[in-house]
Amino acid sequence: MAMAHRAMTTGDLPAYHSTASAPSLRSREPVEMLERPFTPPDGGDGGNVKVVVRVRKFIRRELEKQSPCLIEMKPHSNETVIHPPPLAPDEAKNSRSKQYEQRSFTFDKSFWSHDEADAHYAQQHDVYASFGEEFLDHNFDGYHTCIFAYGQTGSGKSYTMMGTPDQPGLIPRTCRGLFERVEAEQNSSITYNVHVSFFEIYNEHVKDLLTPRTNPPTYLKIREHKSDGVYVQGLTDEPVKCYEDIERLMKTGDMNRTTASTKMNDTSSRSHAVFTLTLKQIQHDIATDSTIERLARMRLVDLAGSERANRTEATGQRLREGGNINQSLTTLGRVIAALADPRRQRASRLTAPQNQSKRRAEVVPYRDSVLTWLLKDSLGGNSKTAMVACISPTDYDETLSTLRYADQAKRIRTKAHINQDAVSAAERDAKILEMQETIKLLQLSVNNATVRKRDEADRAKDELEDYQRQVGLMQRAMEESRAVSDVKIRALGLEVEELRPQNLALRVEIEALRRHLALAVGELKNPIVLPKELADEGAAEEEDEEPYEGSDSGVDDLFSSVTGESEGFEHEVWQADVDALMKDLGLFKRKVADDRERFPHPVA
Ligand SMILES: Nc1ncnc2c1ncn2[C@@H]1O[C@H](COP(=O)(O)OP(=O)(O)OP(=O)(O)O)[C@@H](O)[C@H]1O
Repeated sequence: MAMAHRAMTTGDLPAYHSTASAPSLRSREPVEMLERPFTPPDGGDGGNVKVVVRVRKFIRRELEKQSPCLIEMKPHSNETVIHPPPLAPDEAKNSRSKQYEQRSFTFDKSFWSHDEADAHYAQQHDVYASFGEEFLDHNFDGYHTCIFAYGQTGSGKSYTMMGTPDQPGLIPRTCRGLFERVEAEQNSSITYNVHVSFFEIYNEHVKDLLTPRTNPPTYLKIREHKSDGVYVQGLTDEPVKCYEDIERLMKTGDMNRTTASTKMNDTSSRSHAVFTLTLKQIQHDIATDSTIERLARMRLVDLAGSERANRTEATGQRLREGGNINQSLTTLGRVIAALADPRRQRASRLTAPQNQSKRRAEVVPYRDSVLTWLLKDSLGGNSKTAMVACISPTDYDETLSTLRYADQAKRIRTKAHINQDAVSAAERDAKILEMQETIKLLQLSVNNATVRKRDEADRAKDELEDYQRQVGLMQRAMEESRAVSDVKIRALGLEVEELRPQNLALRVEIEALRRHLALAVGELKNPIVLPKELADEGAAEEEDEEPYEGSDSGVDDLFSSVTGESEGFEHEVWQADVDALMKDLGLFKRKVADDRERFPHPVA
């Protein structure tokens, strides 16, 4: 699967790798951030696979046959009980006929979606509210997650995962929830990049569900990169900006999904569908011009029906498909069994080289099927994972088999990590430069390859694909860089908005000072001349008063200059005062003009 990856070794910059799956994506150190701070990464969250079970209502076939409901769920203890089916009269008489027994299992949650009239009936939103929301929280915290639906054909997997237009399932609800959160954070310093991919595994082949079908079909290769992990080469990874974008892609993917009719379910899906959302959060810190990046991948998987091929009465091509589908499911079963094995879990706790030989004996057969190889990380690695076991209310054997499968999956422990990196602006630029260099080299090599001999054609093709992938990665890195610049612009805009009221207050103050100054200058230029009698009165009063020792001769001079009484009218002093005031006024004017330029008034 194509995802944003990084491998950087630039001069004296610290060398580190960032991949969607490698624990090295964890931040080198926790960084204090603005606004809503990202919590510092932990040392890895070892948790068990969450397992929930959901029983659906009767479908037409079961109603027609008047099949009884064999399932009972105890809402308070989350217990699911399967009862033996009533025996037909001839079976009851035959002592050698198959014996059924009542079995009870406890899961993280048991969803009773059988009888709408029941008080404990679980609607689509109850399923999402119970753990879909929690998984979205994990994604925003930087964890990869995976939810997969397992069960026989017609048990309600697609209904639970995709749902219907009226009753949307986990996938549309998760997508909507994601964008609701992103939109609520629009003005923050965080940039969100969301990408969607949708592929199916059909007959052990991978097909892109977001590209038009071709004849013959185009199958994509699976490759493993030492730092990027397992990915589907050339898979469309479409950027999306809103829920409606995803809705469009879901429709395209659903239309392209391979469906074929079997006896058990007319619209039975014979393929495993993997819907992946990649959420990248980039938080920019203006003060240090650095970013913290978090990457979370959400895998939402609708598996093909788990029933045995003979039950479907499939023949020929269908049987072969069934075998291949079962190859993936059988391998999934073996992988789950290996991961859930307590001996393996003990071995993984031992230290090397003590555990090497034991480990070798406990190899998990991920590579034995396309499904398990691609879901390797989701099943036993860096992911928080949930399994929804969908069951029919009537089919004892298949339902018991699903419940056993689910019971085993409960014991799997994964090691989820927060996928977070701190990147400075210089590192970001260096990364883009390094990518440009790699692309140049690859371009050269691809050009040379075209003139090489035919036997090298395969290598040339690989190089070309590598080149295309690198170009894609660089385009994404540049998009992210642009997004960070947008955040910077947004933050500066916010700062300008914050300063605007201060600017306004300052201008009012300057205006008041300017008026005050104009009055003072006007007074000095046109002094008030008192009539002679009044001036004499004033002089007499002054004589009667006690002499004031500290009297300021400057003030006296100014008074006498204003009244025009003094004979020694000192023109120079007056002129100097006016000059100083005019200079101040000039300074104020310049400051006002400068502030206007820096904080332009908003255009109405
Ligand atoms: N919880 C539910 N409430 C109401 N109807 C349901 C529920 N679960 C399943 N159904 C109905 O049961 C039928 C079979 O369900 P669905 O197609 O989801 O099964 P499936 O397991 O995905 O089958 P397949 O393996 O063929 O993909 C559908 O008509 C669906 O609408």
